[in-house]
Formats: sequence, C-alpha cells, structure tokens
Amino acid sequence: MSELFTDRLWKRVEPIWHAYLEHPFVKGLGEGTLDQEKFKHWLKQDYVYLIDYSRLFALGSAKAEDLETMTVFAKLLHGVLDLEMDLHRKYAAEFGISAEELEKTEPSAITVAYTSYMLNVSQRGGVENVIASVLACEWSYHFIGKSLASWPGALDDNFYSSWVKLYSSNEFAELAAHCKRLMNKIAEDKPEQELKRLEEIVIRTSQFEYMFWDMVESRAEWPVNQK
Ligand SMILES: Cc1ncc(CN)c(N)n1
Repeated sequence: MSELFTDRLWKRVEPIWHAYLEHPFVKGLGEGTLDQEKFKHWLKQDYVYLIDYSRLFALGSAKAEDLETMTVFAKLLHGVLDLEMDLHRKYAAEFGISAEELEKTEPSAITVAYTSYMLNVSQRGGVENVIASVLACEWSYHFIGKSLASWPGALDDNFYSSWVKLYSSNEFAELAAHCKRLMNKIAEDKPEQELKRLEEIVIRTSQFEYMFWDMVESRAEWPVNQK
C-alpha cells in the first residue's frame, strides 16, 4: 500500500508540532498553571479566528465537486460553530464576558495574518487548497489535546481541564479525522508538483499555529497601540 499523504505531511510537521508542546502557553494549559489573563487573550482572539475559520468550511462546501465532500465540509462547519465555539462561550461566561462581546474582539495582527492567509489560498484555488489550509488547525489541536491528556493531572478538575477534555475528545478526534480523510482522498490523483504545493500550505499554517501560541502568550495585539 502506498503511503498516505497525511503520513508524508506528518514527517514534515512533526518537529513544528512537538515545539508546540514545549511552548509555555501550551505547557501552562497542560499543567493547569496558565495565567488566566493570557488565557482570556486566547479565548477572545481564538473566537474571532474561528469565525473566519468557519468561513473556510462554507467555502469548501461551495467549491466541492460531489455531495459527499460537501457534506463533510458542512459537518466540519457545524463542529466549529457549535462544539468548539461552545467551549469558548462557556469559558467566557466564567469571566463574565458575553458571546456578543467575544464576537466584537478586535483581531490581533497575527490573527489577521493567519486567517487572511488561509482565506486567500482557499479563494484562489479549488477544494484541495481549502482542505490543505484547514488541516493543521484541526489536526494539531487534536494532537495537542491528546498529548496533554496524558500529562499527570491535566484531566483532573482544574480551570483548563475542559480545554484538554474537548480537544482530546472523540468528537474532536472525529473532526480531525474528517479533515485527514478528505486530504488523503483529494491527494490521491494529484501529481507530485501539486502535492509539494499543498505540503507547503500545511507547513505554513503549522508555523502560523506556533505564532498564534506566541501571540497569546505575550498578549500581543498590534505593535503601536492607538487606544
Ligand atoms: C489558532 C487555532 N488553531 C486551531 C484551532 C482548532 N480548531 C483553534 N481553535 N485555534
């Protein structure tokens, strides 16, 4: 049996994704010691990130050439809007932040750069660009969730255990698996040159993921504050 495209991708992204586990923000989540002001920054930035991320699934559905692919993108869209963003809304309520307030968050420079990159790549290409753009996001969070779930105490009752539980859950695993299956199916008949191009999108988005962790750790917004 020939190698799956996602196995090939894994070899390229593995060093980047292992660096996430060494990142102070991610470590703080797993150890339950993360500064809540930093987490609040993640919560707000990630909420507006996920709004644009959802648009990608809607775009994937519109660009799909068959009903099966259209349905997978629709399931992924539902997964973000309901399952994942519900986690954000619940945490926000604990901070006394309403869903409306979350939605009004001003996206930071990195949030804009990351979502604009994915939207640009996806709008310029076919369904293969869309799935390559969204893959690292869904798959790497599940990788992080599963890794943190094996750390001592990460699933015990602490402020961040709901975070670890969601991203290591079977429901979230299924969303990541949908993305991987779709990526492999679409890659099946693609020439090497095209596979290389898709691989680069996955590497870039993996790098953006690291930059997003950095941004929330330092609570960065824009370099010059106008307020
Ligand atoms: C930045 C980012 N990347 C990935 C995920 C998981 N969907 C997320 N919520 N936020």
